[in-house]
Amino acid sequence: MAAKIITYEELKAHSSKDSVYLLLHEKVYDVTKFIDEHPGGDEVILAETGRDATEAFEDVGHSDEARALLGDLFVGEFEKNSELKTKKAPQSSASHSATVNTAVQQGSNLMYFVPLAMLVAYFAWRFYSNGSV
Ligand code: HEM
Repeated sequence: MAAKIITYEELKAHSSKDSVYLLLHEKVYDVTKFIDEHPGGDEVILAETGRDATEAFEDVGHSDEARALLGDLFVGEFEKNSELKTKKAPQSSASHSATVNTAVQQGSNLMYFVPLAMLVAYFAWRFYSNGSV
């Protein structure tokens, strides 16, 4: 079954202690019941509502146990084209950076290839000029 799609409006609508949604890694979690049990307190979570909480969540370096809790809290996928841009770059700029990366990669290959080719050419020249003298 396809996951429910949560819009930015829906995410924002769940920003009070009565109902709290968190956006992490483009997925939305209902943390309403969990918030009182959170070892880091409720304030830090409430401060991350209505926005992408991924960075704050990752900065803490949450344990695997903490990540495992997310499974039960999952509500749905965050709408890709929603007003709020999540950390992950949108499709177009992702492929743009892939192109840039490839170009950089090719550039660094060239960096090795050119001096190597010159070295080979030098030795070839040495070899042939010695032979002819
Ligand atoms: C649904 C989302 C979250 C879950 C399931 C969760 C779960 C946990 C758990 C289990 C711990 C105990 C340490 C560990 O196992 O890593 C913890 C600690 C902590 N969490 Fe979260 N957390 C969530 C979101 C957040 C967010 C958005 C923040 C914002 C900054 C945050 C801040 C902290 C802090 C500061 C601690 C350290 C508390 C301490 O050791 O004094 N957490 N969290």
